[in-house]
Amino acid sequence: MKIKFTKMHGAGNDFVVLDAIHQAIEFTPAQWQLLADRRFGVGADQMLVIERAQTPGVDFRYRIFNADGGEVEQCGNGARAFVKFVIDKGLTDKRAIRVETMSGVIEPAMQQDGRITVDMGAPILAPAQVPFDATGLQAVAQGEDRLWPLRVNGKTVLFSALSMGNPHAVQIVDDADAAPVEQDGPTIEHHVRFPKRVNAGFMQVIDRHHVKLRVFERGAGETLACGTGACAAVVAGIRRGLLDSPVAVATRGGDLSIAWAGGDAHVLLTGPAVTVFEGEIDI
Ligand SMILES: N[C@H](CCC[C@H](N)C(=O)O)C(=O)O
Repeated sequence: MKIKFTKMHGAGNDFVVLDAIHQAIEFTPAQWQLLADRRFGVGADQMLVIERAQTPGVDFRYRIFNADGGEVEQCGNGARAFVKFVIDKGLTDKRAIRVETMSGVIEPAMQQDGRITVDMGAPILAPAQVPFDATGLQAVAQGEDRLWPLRVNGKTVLFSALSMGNPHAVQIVDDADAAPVEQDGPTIEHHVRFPKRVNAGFMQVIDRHHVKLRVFERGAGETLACGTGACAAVVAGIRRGLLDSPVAVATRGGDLSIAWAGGDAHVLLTGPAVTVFEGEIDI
């Protein structure tokens, strides 16, 4: 079946974007994996599927599939690509767009300078809702946060565990560039205490308003940027008493900005979205 796609990225986190309003999109996990394959397919970290919303007062629905073919709840960089896509394709004349995802409705908005700010909702901090199994673990308090000691490849690492609709495990490292992302990322992703697996963040604090972040993503491996990962890392850093909002997050693929007022305030993610090329593929 021939389908049209748009290749996009948000700070280097790259996507195959599919308009499911004007074409039928229902693929098996194997077909999603093929689309994501950087040699046999188009190549992407995630695939984004754009549909009309089912819910009154909401403009669109967007579904997210990781490179491993699994459907997931949320994607921060993807939300920015979504906004640029629907505006550029003339699917809406709005600039602030309510869109439903598996984890609820978020509201991205195109700014005058072309950057896009996404209201990502409030962070989810209760371990059981991440989900994270804290049974029998003794948390280490740091500021408002509770750090969980987990064994990773022969060492004990202290993690913040939280959700932005999708699960994140955030650790502080002295040097993000030297962090054991490739060695420890897969072990953390599949850690038994994260029943839905987890995105593994490695955050270096530069100062109270700047961090460097690398993320080994669930279902995709290390990406050049992770929007929800940046949100989770900044929330963890603020709760630990290490950061003050807003925070500039330097990722390998570009810069993101995160603002969060604490408590049950919503997390605001701001960053770029770029269209790289349009294409068609027989799949
Ligand atoms: N790998 C993530 C989904 C994509 C998130 C990331 N690309 C972002 O920008 O938030 C997960 O399995 O939860």
